[in-house]
Amino acid sequence: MSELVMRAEKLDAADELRGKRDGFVLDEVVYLDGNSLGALPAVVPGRVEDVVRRQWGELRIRSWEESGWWTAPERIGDRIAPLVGAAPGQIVVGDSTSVNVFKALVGAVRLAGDDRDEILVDATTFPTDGYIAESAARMTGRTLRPVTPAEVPGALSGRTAAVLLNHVDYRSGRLHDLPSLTAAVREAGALAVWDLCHSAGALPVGLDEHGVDLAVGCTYKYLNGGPGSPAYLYVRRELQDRFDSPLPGWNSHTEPFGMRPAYEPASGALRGRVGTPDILSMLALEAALEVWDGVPVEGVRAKSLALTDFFLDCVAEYVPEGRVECLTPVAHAERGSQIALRCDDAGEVMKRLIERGVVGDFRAPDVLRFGFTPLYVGFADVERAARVLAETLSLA
Ligand SMILES: Cc1ncc(COP(=O)(O)O)c(C=O)c1O
Ligand SMILES: Nc1c(O)cccc1C(=O)C[C@H](N)C(=O)O
Repeated sequence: MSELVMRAEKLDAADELRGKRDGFVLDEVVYLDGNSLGALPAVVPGRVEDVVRRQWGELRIRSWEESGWWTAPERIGDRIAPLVGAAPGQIVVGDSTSVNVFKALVGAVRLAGDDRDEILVDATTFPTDGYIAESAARMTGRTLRPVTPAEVPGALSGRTAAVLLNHVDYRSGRLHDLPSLTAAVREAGALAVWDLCHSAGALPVGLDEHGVDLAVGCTYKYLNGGPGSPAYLYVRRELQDRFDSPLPGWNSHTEPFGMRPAYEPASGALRGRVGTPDILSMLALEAALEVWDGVPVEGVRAKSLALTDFFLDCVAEYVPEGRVECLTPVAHAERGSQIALRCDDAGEVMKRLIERGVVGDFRAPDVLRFGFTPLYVGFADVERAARVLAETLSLA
């Protein structure tokens, strides 16, 4: 038995999260794509069946009250809150990440005031954030300035209204310094808006602790909510009374069933709601979040780093030098829960890896991405993935 196989056995035996894998529907495939679509938690199908057959099929309209449908966005927001370091009452679930980026960014610009005419956006961002920032800037009459996260402190000025940043870069897996960037943005009198898609559920975020103003994130990656599950919006408590949503739907009216022509916003986090919540997806997400019962995010982070460290060791041992280039920082403080490897024929390599039961993904033009979800990925999986990668590369 090779030294790495023995190490994997030892690490798996000592892994306190090991039993969590049984809470998911998985097969013999090594699933390293939970940073795109999390695996299915075993409780979800039964819950969805109940929501459809009993809550919808039998209770019908009564379920808005009796099954807690109406209050689901804020209730599930409070379930996500501890995972991102937020006290209750600051997160609502609903709509897509893209829509919430729009609400958060336009809301931030409005909070910043009329004398601030510039929006900074992460130049390396996942495209949707960039597109929406461009539209938000056009609609609010601000100038959009794309800068890398490292350039943000130097780019801030009295003109800056808001800064839209990613906690973890979707392509490289680089973890940005949320505490110090948020502090710099706030010091400049601007508002910090963070996209947590690639960090929530993988590492501690500390929204309240670090004074983040607004944040958004999806729930289908490390939170395992399912394809297209609703996203969330965090608005820091002290800003909520002044938060002026650009999408003021009837669900965030102070008296939704008053059916009044004039909009009067509700107080609190539910000011971020818009229209009728997507109940089926939302309640699937609520069930999926049960896998987090009793799981501290700090423990998840420790395992995530151990998994990615071990993967890097296995790649260094198995893959011929120079065949791949690691784009993910080695320093723990700069690493999310994925490893991105650059290689020339990445698209073809990923296709072959998937055929051989190791599922990661390919991001154009030349990146192999491997996401490590600590709740269901083990160290033996990691060793196998690196070994199959090396074999695939030597055949390519
Ligand atoms: C950083 C980031 N933001 C946003 C999105 C997507 O937004 P949406 O959920 O609206 O598709 C993704 C991935 O899909 C992402 O990686
Ligand atoms: N949201 C996705 C989808 O609807 C289809 C396929 C992939 C996705 C993703 O989540 C992509 C992902 N944000 C990424 O980091 O590339």
